[in-house]
Amino acid sequence: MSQQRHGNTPGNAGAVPAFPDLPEATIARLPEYLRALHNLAEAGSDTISSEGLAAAAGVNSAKLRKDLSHLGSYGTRGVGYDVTLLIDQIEYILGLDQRRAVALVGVGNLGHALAGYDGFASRGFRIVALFDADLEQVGKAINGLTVRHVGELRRAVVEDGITIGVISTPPSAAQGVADDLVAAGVTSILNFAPCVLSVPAGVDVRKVDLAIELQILSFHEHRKASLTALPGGLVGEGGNQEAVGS
Ligand SMILES: NC(=O)c1ccc[n+]([C@@H]2O[C@H](COP(=O)([O-])OP(=O)(O)OC[C@H]3O[C@@H](n4cnc5c(N)ncnc54)[C@H](O)[C@@H]3O)[C@@H](O)[C@H]2O)c1
Repeated sequence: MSQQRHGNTPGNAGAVPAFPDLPEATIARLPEYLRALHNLAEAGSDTISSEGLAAAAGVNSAKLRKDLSHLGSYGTRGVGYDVTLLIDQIEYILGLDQRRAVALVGVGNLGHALAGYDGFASRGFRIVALFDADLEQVGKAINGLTVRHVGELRRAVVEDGITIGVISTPPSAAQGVADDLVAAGVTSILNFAPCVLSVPAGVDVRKVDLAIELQILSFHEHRKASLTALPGGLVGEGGNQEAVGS
């Protein structure tokens, strides 16, 4: 996943004296730690060592300790990190305690699958509104929501308190949809359409493109094939694990 940054990140969030200025790479890893911590909590673990959490999150433990030190979380020597406390801290920093309202625009193949996925709620988000331009789609019910015409977008953003917009329209329509979302007051956009969006300062855009991830894996396949062809081959090479979005 890639990100377009426009303008400043939000300032002081209130409960901490100064909102920590986190490196982007740390922000990208926090959701991995959170997912691992939730799994540990469900399995009944109260505490976890940095090595244990690093292994569960698929990162190196020195990197994890550095990341968590940005949150003021150092763990206790010989005991590790308090799982519940760390979940609360990471959820607070990511703003997930606010259960943000999300609008999804473009309810075709991809949008339909996203709208039908139940897993977002447990990760801190509510998809509260679905929009499409096609009258064939308007009125359909998906996961308890009725698809509305995109012409209602601006009013719904205000009425439903929507802060994040997901675009799953064809690329030709994505810029217009982004403009409408921004005009309505949305300041964060997740774009699945394979195009670059132009947005004003203060609006954050993240782009998801599985084809790019596959192209990167294709590069690694290509590289491995060329190394195997050399004398000595791939001996000693470690695996390479990156989450989509890192
Ligand atoms: N990021 C990824 O990994 C990934 C994977 C698959 C598809 N995609 C992209 O996601 C997008 C959707 O793909 P799909 O297969 O679901 O396409 P689709 O044609 O099935 O769905 C697109 C939907 O957008 C609607 N739409 C068109 N213009 C609109 C507008 N102005 N406002 C609101 N809705 C509008 C259409 O009516 C349709 O329902 C495409 O841009 C595609 O390239 C991305």
